[in-house]
Amino acid sequence: MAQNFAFTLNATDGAARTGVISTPRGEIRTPAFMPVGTAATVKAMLPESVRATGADILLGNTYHLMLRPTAERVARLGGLHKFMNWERPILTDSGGFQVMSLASLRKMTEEGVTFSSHIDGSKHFLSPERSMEIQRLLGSDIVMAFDECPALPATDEEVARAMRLSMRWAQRSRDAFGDRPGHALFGIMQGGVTRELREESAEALKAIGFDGYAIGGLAVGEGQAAMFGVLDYAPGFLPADKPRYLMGVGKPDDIVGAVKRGVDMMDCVLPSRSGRTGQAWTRRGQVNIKNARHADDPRPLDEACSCPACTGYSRAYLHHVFRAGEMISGMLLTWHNLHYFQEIMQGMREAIAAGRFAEFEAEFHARRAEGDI
Ligand SMILES: CC1(C)O[C@@H]2[C@@H](CO[C@@]3(CNc4nc5cc6c(=O)[nH]c(N)nc6cc5[nH]4)OC(C)(C)O[C@@H]23)O1
Ligand SMILES: [Zn+2]
Repeated sequence: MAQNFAFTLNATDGAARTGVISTPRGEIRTPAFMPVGTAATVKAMLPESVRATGADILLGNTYHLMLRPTAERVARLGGLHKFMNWERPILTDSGGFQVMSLASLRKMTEEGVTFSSHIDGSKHFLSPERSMEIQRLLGSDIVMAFDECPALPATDEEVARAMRLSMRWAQRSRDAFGDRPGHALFGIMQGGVTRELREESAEALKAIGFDGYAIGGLAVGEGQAAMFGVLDYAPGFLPADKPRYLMGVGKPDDIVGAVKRGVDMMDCVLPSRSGRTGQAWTRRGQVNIKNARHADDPRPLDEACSCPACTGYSRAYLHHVFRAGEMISGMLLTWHNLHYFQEIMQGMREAIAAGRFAEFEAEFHARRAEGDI
């Protein structure tokens, strides 16, 4: 195991890259997809099952864990890895974004944000300093700077204001994080869909200096075309020798398009959240297993998939347990979706290493056109 945090680029193919992030808790193969474990669990999955899908790292949330069970309690119990029985790397988001999307009665100043918990209405405060303290108490390996992601729709002035505040908070995050060998602090680029603001944000972050750089402020309803428009230039504003993390993305075709444009890491609730609602993602497109047409179908969800749902059960069974509201329904489909997302990542890592990313991308889209799923 590495003593420190290091990123090694192994191959590139156009703007796409593949490499390895070494950490004291293990290696992260990039491009990497991080399953979301918001409240110290990837919903409906045991940690060993998450590992079996191919995940090297998972994501936790400062906002949720500070409210329940609190970071201090997790620290008293040995930290988040021990608490949730996941000894590999964990990245935690810094809380600002979740406050804006979940909390009520929010008041934001230069100092930070006061808000009322969406769970019990209790009062809380988050700032760069408090967010760094919470993420240290949790023991996460990759810590995210505390930022403000403006809610859409936002005027250029609002996007510029939020970006510049986030850059001042990035400096405070860096100062509060201190020097923690083996732990990484990632800065977060803001700037909406405005190239000049994105460039200003990247320059500010590089001047502060981070172990990795996230592209924030996307996957907030702007749509794929606008997101790809930003990704056509934003990764190139960031240091080539550090990991680039696109936050909150996304559907399989978003993920392939982001890696094509130079993104190394992503996270999204999609595979787990949609798995619990009966939405399966497969190499040939989406399957809503609750649809009546699956009621008598003896075939697996995806004949070519080696996951437990596809090797052990029929569509008819999956249809039945979803209709009956049985717990195994969400377990099986979450496992399948996470397995499929990791299969896409492994396919891209191999394709980039072999200089065949264009062929991978063409095959990925062609298969999905087949329909009849
Ligand atoms: C795609 C999908 C399925 O993911 C769902 C839902 C709506 O989008 C998501 C995912 N998008 C997303 N963008 C982000 C931007 C930032 C950011 O700028 N800063 C920080 N610190 N964290 C971020 C986390 C982010 N998550 O955001 C919430 C609201 C968490 O639910 C997620 O649609
Ligand atoms: Zn499967």
